Amino acid sequence: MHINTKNLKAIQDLYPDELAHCYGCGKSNPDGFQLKTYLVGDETIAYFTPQPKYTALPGSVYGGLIASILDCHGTGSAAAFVCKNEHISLVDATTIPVRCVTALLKIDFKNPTPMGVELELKGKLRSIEGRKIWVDMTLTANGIICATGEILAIRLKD
Ligand SMILES: CCCCCCCCCC(=O)SCCNC(=O)CCNC(=O)[C@H](O)C(C)(C)COP(=O)(O)OP(=O)(O)OC[C@H]1O[C@@H](n2cnc3c(N)ncnc32)[C@H](O)[C@@H]1OP(=O)(O)O
Repeated sequence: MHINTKNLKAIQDLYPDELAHCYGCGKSNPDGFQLKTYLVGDETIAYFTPQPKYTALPGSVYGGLIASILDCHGTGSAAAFVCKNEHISLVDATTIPVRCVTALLKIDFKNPTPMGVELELKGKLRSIEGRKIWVDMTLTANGIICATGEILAIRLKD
């Protein structure tokens, strides 16, 4: 079920302007993917429909693209979960006070990811250990899990 994100704030849209150029998720990068991650209850969600130029085998999506969007969904999710954990409200926020970068990213490609359909990315917090945030992710197409991911994001020091 596609969650209506119309009235939700994307985590990446809360990154300060000077940090909003990431190729995967920066709102200020017109050539990038501009992935948007939303915190919904205890999990995060993002939707993305790849363009045909990101084809691997005919009809399926290139694995690097899958890794790329899970990378950005993972760091966005990590920042969201830290805020939730520290009771930092994002409802009226204009910027997010937490910056997380990827230290480690693992992707398991379980099934070919079909081209031409909307992909659903989900994230769940596994643990927060000091500056280390572990997030488990799934990427689903047509109700089938095509990839799972795990990320270790590191919260940058102020
Ligand atoms: C507003 C923010 C906007 C963010 C933009 C979106 C990001 C999109 C996603 C990305 O593509 S980010 C780009 C790719 N990632 C990088 O370029 C990160 C490169 N690596 C680094 O800059 C540093 O290695 C890093 C900041 C991740 C960590 O350096 P630190 O000096 O801050 O921490 P340190 O090395 O002390 O590690 C902290 C803890 O993490 C652990 N750690 C670090 N890297 C690890 C690793 N690879 N595997 C396992 N553990 C790791 C490390 O052992 C340690 O554990 P303990 O606290 O238990 O001792």
